[in-house]
Amino acid sequence: MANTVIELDHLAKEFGDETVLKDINMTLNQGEIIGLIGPSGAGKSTVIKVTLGMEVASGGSAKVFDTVMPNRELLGRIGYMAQTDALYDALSGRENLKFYGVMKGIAKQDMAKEVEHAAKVVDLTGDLDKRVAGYSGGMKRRLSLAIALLGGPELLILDEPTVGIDPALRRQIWKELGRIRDEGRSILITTHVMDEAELCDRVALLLGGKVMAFDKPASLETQYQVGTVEDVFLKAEGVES
Ligand SMILES: Nc1ncnc2c1ncn2[C@@H]1O[C@H](COP(=O)(O)OP(=O)(O)OP(=O)(O)O)[C@@H](O)[C@H]1O
Repeated sequence: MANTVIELDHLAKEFGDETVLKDINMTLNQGEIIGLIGPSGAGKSTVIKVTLGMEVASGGSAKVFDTVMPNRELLGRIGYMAQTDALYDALSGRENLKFYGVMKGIAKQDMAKEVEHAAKVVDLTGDLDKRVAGYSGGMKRRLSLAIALLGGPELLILDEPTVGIDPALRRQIWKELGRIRDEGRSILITTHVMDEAELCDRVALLLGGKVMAFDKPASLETQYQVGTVEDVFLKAEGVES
């Protein structure tokens, strides 16, 4: 039996009178990439925030590494990339990476290698010494992703990591995500790009506060009798394609 890295059990979340998550049941196993898809406002970021303990669940539970969240110590084992970049504009890309590297407890002697590797994956090597204030939106996303990758965390939680990133680099990033998965590390990723959903081991479709479908892309396509995850998404939403 595979090791369970994330276990969401009857998870619910309300904001005031708005029920965003009604009943979320989902698991992420070790060495697996799970894609979380759903229309804008479906609650994908909320699932991530409750999983990380940044928001308190209204019902049910979120366990990471068999521990009920929130749990501060576990955060060191998780690389998180939020939807909004949390970068220091006045510092260079390299200084941002080093700052977060220190926060993650990366040893001094490993820092340069870690920074170099993470920057290479997102193609920022040549821009590392420029101030982040001068970065484009896409470059900031890439730097945020590099920060999440630092230190080789066992679990990566990435909220729309490839927004504003061109197709060639997106392919390179997915190659790296595949390599990370093949090393036995685990990834939870949200995306609006359906081509990326096809690259996940399993896809969870979030709709109406529930996980409407959760399976391998090919199995979902068979169940919904369509040819792509995009068509699964449209059919589940009740849109005629
Ligand atoms: N802190 C908050 N306070 C009040 N409402 C919130 C809060 N965070 C999220 N919401 C609401 O929860 C709903 C789901 O938001 P969420 O950001 O999780 O959706 P999403 O699926 O990630 O959307 P997108 O694809 O557009 O990023 C939205 O209606 C949003 O307004």
